[in-house]
Amino acid sequence: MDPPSKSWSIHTRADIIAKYEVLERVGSGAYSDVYRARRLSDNLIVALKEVHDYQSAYREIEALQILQGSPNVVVMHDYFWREDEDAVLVLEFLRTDLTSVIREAKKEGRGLSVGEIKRWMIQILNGVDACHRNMIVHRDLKPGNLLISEDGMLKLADFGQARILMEPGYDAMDENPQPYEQDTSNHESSLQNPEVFPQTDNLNQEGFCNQEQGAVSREEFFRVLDELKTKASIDDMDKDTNFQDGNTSCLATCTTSDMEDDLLKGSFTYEAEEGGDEQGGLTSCVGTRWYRAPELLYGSEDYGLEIDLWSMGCIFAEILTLEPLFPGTADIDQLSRIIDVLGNLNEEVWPGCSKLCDYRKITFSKVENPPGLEACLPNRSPDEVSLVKELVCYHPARRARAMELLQDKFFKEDPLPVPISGLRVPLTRNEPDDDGYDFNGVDFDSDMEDFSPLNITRTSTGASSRR
Ligand SMILES: Nc1ncnc2c1ncn2[C@@H]1O[C@H](COP(=O)(O)OP(=O)(O)OP(=O)(O)O)[C@@H](O)[C@H]1O
Repeated sequence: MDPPSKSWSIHTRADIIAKYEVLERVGSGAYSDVYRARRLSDNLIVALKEVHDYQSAYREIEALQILQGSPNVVVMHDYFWREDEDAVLVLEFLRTDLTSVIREAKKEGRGLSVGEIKRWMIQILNGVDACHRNMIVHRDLKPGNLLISEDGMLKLADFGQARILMEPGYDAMDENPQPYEQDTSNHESSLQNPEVFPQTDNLNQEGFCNQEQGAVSREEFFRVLDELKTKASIDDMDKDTNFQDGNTSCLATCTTSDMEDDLLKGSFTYEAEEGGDEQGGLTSCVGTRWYRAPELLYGSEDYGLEIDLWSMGCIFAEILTLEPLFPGTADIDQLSRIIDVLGNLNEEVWPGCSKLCDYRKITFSKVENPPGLEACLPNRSPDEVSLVKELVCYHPARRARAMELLQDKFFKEDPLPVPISGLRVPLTRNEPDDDGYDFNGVDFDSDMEDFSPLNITRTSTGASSRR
């Protein structure tokens, strides 16, 4: 962590400094800098997340407003957002994350007990269930975005890529409402979907409103956001990035790095921006490669909540083995690893898959007798393997929903989940440099000049391609 510095951009924000003492910078992501800070009024330690990208800020605030009250989603105490400045979200401060839990267990060579594993899984399922009940697709689930408090509460965080999916006629509240869901009955109308919006009265939304007037209405919130959105320049949306590893979020703006890394280069769909309106098409360039569902890897722009279920399955496998399930080094390698284990993706296993944008552009050699997920989960019980299988399967509609898995007998049988207080929580968050993962296991010929359809064959040292 950096020592306190007065040169951080957050120090130029008089409105923030008047209310918070910035203590240290604790992280930075593709779009943000995050600081630990003390709220002057009551000494509460918070995280100030300064988001440098308009759309990411919009999405995160929108999703977190809806999800406030869910115990397994990070709390947003407040936010600041003026037209000419980056948004700053005031979040509960969470000391560590699931990546650190996994790495520490691995480093100490002790693994996680089944009771611990079940408790971590239940908390993840609860968080994802809260999102999906509200038709929010997170789109970047990975261990590093599952933050953990010092007392073991796991919270979904980083909603910068989240989208609210609107399905006409879907009533998210109809199905087993949970106690934490907000009462929306007092709201007569909403700009988008009356069922899914929470009360916002308990949030003090600074920046859009005159402070003396109190919180803005939800309608006003979205009106001003829409105005800001219209003003956002193309330049802002087209920032170049240079991420190379599969553990890093793919950005909505990831036009460069993934394509350079990739055998097929231009044959995948990488959009700099997706339709602003909520009914618009979705970009396939979301999430973090290792956790990215096959439909995204094949360029789908018409996916659903199920992409989160795939990611969750990968995370569950990682909790069980302490190793990433499919640590692809590029998108083709990612697909290739999946196919090696699950077998070829074809109409038999997922009717309709051949309509995926890039399906016909990439042909993998036939994988005879794929070993299945059992091979990736050695020494794990049949129940544990079948739990992962319920999520990591090709056909999105066959992936079990979070609310279904919460009822799975696995969580009710011995050994029972440990109480949250029984979880071992690392004292700190591992820095990215501590990463013990091997990114060099797959060697690619990246010398592809044109993008005609490819036939990929996996070999013991990587992959070979043939036109
Ligand atoms: N509420 C929080 N409490 C403590 N630390 C946090 C909190 N939120 C974020 N962080 C830290 O800041 C880092 C960046 O935050 P976050 O992942 O939300 O930003 P991002 O720009 O959306 O990142 P990414 O590149 O992963 O999409 C995180 O890895 C984490 O270390």
